[in-house]
Amino acid sequence: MPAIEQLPATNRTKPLFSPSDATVIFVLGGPGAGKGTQCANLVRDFGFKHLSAGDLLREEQNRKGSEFGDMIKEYIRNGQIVPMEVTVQLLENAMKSAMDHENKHKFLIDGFPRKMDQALKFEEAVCPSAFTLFFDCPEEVMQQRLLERGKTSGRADDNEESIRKRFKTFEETSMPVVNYYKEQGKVVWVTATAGPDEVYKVTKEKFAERGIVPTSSTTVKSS
Ligand SMILES: Nc1ncnc2c1ncn2[C@@H]1O[C@H](COP(=O)(O)OP(=O)(O)O)[C@@H](O)[C@H]1O
Ligand SMILES: O=c1ccn([C@@H]2O[C@H](COP(=O)(O)OP(=O)(O)O)[C@@H](O)[C@H]2O)c(=O)[nH]1
Ligand SMILES: [Mg+2]
Repeated sequence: MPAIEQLPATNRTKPLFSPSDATVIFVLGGPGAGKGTQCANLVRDFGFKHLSAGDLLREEQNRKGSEFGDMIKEYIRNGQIVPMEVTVQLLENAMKSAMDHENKHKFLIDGFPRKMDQALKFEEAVCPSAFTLFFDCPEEVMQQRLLERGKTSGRADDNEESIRKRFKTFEETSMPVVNYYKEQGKVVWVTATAGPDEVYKVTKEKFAERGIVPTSSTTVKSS
């Protein structure tokens, strides 16, 4: 990728895609709330393309020759938000690729936007969002889940110290984004304390209220 100030999305002031080109649903929730888990369910049943901002950043961090690798690594370990230019560009690139090569136009953008500047920049330069799906979960529950995940995830931020920092960033920096969209009536709010199946059941009910129904149930099976 070019230098940060030369990234195409950084310098664009009209969205590349309109809501008729692409449906964008932001998926937010504290670390360990179950965003990734529920996105996998929604992908299976609704045909969404799942784009995890965290996964894209980790991929870029590990890409040979990336000029942003070291920076990303430090931000993630400290539970801080990587400068928005990088994340917005990675998301734009991934959306373009899914539209061009997989004919996918409905996106779950997981773990983004986590800061107001990202929310505003993405909607200004890439695509306006349809709504935000928010998973609400108490910290003690999220911490338990993350420590459990940390046993096998290999993630540099699934340890007690990083988790503490991520919770702080979530409260101070990411909750304002959720509240910003909530004030606009654009948040689907799901309590995520119960097990994955129950949380998914509620999510599907709330999607149905918005007229969003599974695609797999209408798929005609070939014999
Ligand atoms: N509703 C749930 N109840 C219990 N454990 C869950 C639930 N949802 C997810 N998990 C587990 O908690 C951990 C964090 O879930 P994940 O989907 O990765 O969350 P996030 O992407 O929000 O950080 C994973 O190990 C996952 O298997
Ligand atoms: O828009 C984003 C999304 C993620 N991150 C970084 O990536 C980390 C991991 O994000 P991910 O969504 O993978 O974590 P999760 O919430 O799923 O545990 C975060 O703590 C941030 O440091 C970021 O900087 N910007
Ligand atoms: Mg995740």
